[in-house]
Amino acid sequence: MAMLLRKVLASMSNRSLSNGDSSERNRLSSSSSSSSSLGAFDQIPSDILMQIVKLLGPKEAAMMSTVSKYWKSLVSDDRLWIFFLQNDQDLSDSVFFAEINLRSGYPLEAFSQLSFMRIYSQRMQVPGSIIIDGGSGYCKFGWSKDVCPSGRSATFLEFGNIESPMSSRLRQFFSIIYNRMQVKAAAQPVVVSIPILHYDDTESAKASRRQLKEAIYATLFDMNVPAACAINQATLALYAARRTSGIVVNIGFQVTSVVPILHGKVMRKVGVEVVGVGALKLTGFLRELMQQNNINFESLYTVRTLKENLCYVAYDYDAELLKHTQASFEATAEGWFTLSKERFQTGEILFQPRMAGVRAMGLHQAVALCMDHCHAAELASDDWFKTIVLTGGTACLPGLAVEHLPQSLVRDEKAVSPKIETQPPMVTAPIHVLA
Ligand SMILES: Nc1ncnc2c1ncn2[C@@H]1O[C@H](COP(=O)(O)OP(=O)(O)OP(=O)(O)O)[C@@H](O)[C@H]1O
Repeated sequence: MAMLLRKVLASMSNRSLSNGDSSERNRLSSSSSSSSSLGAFDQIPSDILMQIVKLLGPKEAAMMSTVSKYWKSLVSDDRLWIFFLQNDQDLSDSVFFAEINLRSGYPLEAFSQLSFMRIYSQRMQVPGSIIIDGGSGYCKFGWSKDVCPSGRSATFLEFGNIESPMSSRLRQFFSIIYNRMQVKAAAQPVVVSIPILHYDDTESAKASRRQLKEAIYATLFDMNVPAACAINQATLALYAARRTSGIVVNIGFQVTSVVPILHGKVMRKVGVEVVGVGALKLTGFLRELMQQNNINFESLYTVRTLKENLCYVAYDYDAELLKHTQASFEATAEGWFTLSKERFQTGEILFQPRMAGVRAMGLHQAVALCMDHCHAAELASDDWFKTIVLTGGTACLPGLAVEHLPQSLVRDEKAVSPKIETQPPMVTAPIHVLA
């Protein structure tokens, strides 16, 4: 094997040396194309040659493609570059998902003619993107290659003077993020997620969505970003879960939205269900419970911290009430807090909003209703709406995805249990969608 490798490398360098000599190059190219010859390597089966090229690596394989037509066709094999992508990059499955499912843009089509050799070279040129999740409560930003956001800021809806034009508020917002990330706008592609506002299918709602998107693009391109993609949070969360169809349950800051998406497009005609319970309601409800139990705290931030560290969703609420569920957490500068029933009562308002004085259906009912609407709409023959993606910071509550929703959603014995995925508060998969 070592000898073969040496021969390949020697062959490579000979060819490289002769690169400047056009007559030699022509001779090689015409002889190889006419005879399909690999010279000294003719006797080696192509699968063995492929193994050798795999050992040599992507750089050498790319160089080999310049040697002759035969070598070019050999090293252009998609399987070789899939191998390199899988071995060279951390999250290659995301890469494939982006290239295969998203590259052509909406409407999503089957994989087009782009070779994996080209995909590989493009990946090398653009190793990552900036992701800005413009949530309605918090904005999270970071790098597509990282598993969590690198920072937070106020959301762009709150930026700048409310009386100043949207474009200058957006510019201020993006400039602050680029500053904090210590990166030049012109250096990186950017993906911006837009809060799921204006759910309706009316002309004015469509116009508002379009205007916001256009303002984001205009601002970013004015700042010389090389490529930008502005996309709604729900669709981006679905893509991050490596799906293009399904129901996204976004437990947002103020409200929870249940969004049916087919082939990357929000099915507004089917209907987006909105439940008036969001993260802020949970924090407020925990604060009330703590006050009722004479547990003192300094700020809502402390309550939020306790929610994030002690709360969970009970599989069976009534059974949980009979259990010993006491647990403690030390909040910075405030000391130890002990909670018991509050730990699962807080999350329970997602399923029983009336506990918090909200007249709305439970999350499980909203999802079941959305599934019914999808079923009735008969948009596609498959079970596209049985994939549920949970997203938003609150979706991290332990017990929510694993135990509670699937049970609540099984509608009859024949119904296939939906597949539930969760997404962390910020989309973390490296989806490199270039405009
Ligand atoms: N591990 C956790 N457990 C419970 N709650 C959490 C956890 N992590 C974050 N949260 C909560 O998520 C909330 C913020 O959610 P998120 O960042 O998804 O909102 P947003 O993106 O601004 O909302 P929207 O989707 O409406 O735009 C906060 O109230 C925070 O306490």
